[in-house]
Amino acid sequence: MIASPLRSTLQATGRRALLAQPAVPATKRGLAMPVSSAPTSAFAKEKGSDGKYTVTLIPGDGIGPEVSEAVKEIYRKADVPIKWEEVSVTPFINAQGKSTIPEDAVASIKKNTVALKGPLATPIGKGHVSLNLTLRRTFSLFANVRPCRSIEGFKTAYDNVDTVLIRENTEGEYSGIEHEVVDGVVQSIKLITLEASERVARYAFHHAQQNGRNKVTAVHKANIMKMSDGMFLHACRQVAKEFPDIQYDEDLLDRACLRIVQDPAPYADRVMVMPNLYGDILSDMCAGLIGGLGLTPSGNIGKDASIFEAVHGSAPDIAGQDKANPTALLLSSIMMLRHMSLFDKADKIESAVFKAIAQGQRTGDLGGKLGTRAFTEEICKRL
Ligand SMILES: NC(=O)C1=CN([C@@H]2O[C@H](COP(=O)(O)OP(=O)(O)OC[C@H]3O[C@@H](n4cnc5c(N)ncnc54)[C@H](O)[C@@H]3O)[C@@H](O)[C@H]2O)C=CC1
Ligand SMILES: O=C(O)CCC(=O)C(=O)O
Ligand SMILES: [Mg+2]
Repeated sequence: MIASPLRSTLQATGRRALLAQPAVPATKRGLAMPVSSAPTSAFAKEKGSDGKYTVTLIPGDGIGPEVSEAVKEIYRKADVPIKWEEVSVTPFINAQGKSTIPEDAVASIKKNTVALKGPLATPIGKGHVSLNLTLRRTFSLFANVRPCRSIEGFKTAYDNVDTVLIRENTEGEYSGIEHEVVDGVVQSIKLITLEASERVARYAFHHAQQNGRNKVTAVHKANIMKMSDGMFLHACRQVAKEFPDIQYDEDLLDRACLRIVQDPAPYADRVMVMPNLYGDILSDMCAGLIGGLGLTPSGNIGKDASIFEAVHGSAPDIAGQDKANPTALLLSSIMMLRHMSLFDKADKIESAVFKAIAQGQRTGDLGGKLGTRAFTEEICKRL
């Protein structure tokens, strides 16, 4: 039962007519599965007079420029019809004294509606707010899709990981509302709205439907956060009624972590949907099961724009040393290609990168000897 102050709001909203969603054909391909799942707008841009689509590229910080360069080289070799529009999101202080992202970066993403982004570093404690979160909020990228699948030919403790996690991407613990109540007492507000919860839940059900997964599991801590996670669950339960062909269940976050590391196999049939922080943590955990952050892609999906990026950060410990694994950003770009319906190019590049890894061509994070550039060449040879 939802706590009483919220009950009337929920009852009122529960009666609201649910938006009809367009039907999108089912497709299931590779690790970096398609993400053009209703209720987002499909990619609708035309090619330019040069026969190419323009895509915004944010190279990012730390290893970002190295892995972005790898993607650009592979795209050149694979003759992908994309022209990159490179922008920087280095923050500046606006007239209101707030640090913000430059106008031309915002305008470029707005115009192109699709972007590939390298990692952006966020100072710890003090300093500017996360530019990653700023971009997600600026473009209302409400669903962060994070698939994670065992890589054929690369042995880890598990060979059957196939999880898809969808993280609410605009609010929750990452609302950024913090203040000092009195000296020595600070408060950080976890904001959950019914609207954002319904929106991400509906996206998760559509995603399951379109990708041959027959279940949606809501991951939560509503035993502790009875009102906030309670509302998230309420939204998921309401949306579940719109999808009678998809099973729905719920799991506590801590129990889900335990179960996934004990045996990931049962999670291959479903999509997990959850509030922001849980998705952040669980996606790094899942990456650990398949060989690390060098391998896991993601897509930040909105109605009017989508930004694709790796799950990993700027990796300052290896930045500028030709050690980064470009696979995660490359797979994110493959999610992007599928979002743009460039399926043949996506399949070709995906097959080349998996072939290279299976044939023992690996960067240091996977126990190999290759640097970023040499590994990129191995992928290019297999295109
Ligand atoms: N979406 C984004 O842009 C994200 C940004 N960050 C930011 O990145 C910065 C660094 O964060 P960390 O906690 O150190 O996490 P991280 O993901 O950058 O690195 C964690 C560990 O994984 C390794 N690693 C990550 N990506 C790799 C790759 N492609 N190839 C080989 N090894 C790789 C790193 O070397 C490091 O040992 C922070 O400022 C953080 O806020 C963190 C996560 C996501
Ligand atoms: O914005 C950041 O610096 C960290 C974000 C993050 O960890 C993520 O999106 O997975
Ligand atoms: Mg993270």
